[in-house]
Amino acid sequence: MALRLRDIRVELGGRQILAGASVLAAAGEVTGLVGPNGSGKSTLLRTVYRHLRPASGQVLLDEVDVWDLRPREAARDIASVPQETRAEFDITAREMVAMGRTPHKHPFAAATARDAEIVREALERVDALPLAGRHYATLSGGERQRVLLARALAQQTRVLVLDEPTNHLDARHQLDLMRLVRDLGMTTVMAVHDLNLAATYCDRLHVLRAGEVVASGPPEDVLTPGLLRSVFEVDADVIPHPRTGRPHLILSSLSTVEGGEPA
Ligand SMILES: Nc1ncnc2c1ncn2[C@@H]1O[C@H](COP(=O)(O)OP(=O)(O)OP(=O)(O)O)[C@@H](O)[C@H]1O
Repeated sequence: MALRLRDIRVELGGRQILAGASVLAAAGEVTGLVGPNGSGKSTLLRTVYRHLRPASGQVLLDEVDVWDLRPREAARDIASVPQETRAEFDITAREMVAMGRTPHKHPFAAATARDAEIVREALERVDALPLAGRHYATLSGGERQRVLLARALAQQTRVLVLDEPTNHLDARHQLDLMRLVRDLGMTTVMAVHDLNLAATYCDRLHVLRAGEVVASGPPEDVLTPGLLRSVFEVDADVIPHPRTGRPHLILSSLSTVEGGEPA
């Protein structure tokens, strides 16, 4: 199931935030959105998981606009892990993950043994089974992030939307999450700040700057020193990663004097 964002425009607070952004997330691939702070990555993702209706443009799942679906239908196709992990309810991690089953059940229907098994498996996949009985509100930022990913997995959709899924995670869990997402084989679109994680785990990248997509393609084609300088305002040495062969970036501030120490 491919996800195609076509010419998405969004205005917020009287300001144009997205100026006609188009992105293709191919079926079964991991598509990364990268770009500086405020470039519109989260806003674009919010139009996909139906938190924000675009002023114009389409969010197409195999040519069906997600904004034409009923909420339940959309939730059977698209699962999301938003950036905001505020705990509003006094529920356990297991109950939070079980919410992922809602679109598959009749309203007020009790959870089945199969639901419980799906929830358990989802918690296990993100290394959060020991947290199952804990109150969600008492979890650390990284623990919450993993539980929210488990909720998305329990939803059993074909499309996964992740907004900076690694930002609270320690080094091991960052790598575990990216590998898990890659190995799921789902159509995935994610905002990601860490360009080395993006380069290693994403099949394709779209670079946003000031609400526009300014480059798209495989990481090795997109993450060039010239683009990193013009969009991210950093100097970059791009070398093949000694283990994976994927591009690996060594970043320096633009003020670095050649051959000298960073200023
Ligand atoms: N409700 C709102 N009203 C006005 N402006 C908004 C609103 N929500 C977001 N913005 C603005 O839209 C722009 C894009 O925000 P967005 O969160 O999409 O960027 P981002 O690329 O995800 O940034 P970051 O990397 O910092 O997470 C920012 O300038 C932000 O201040």
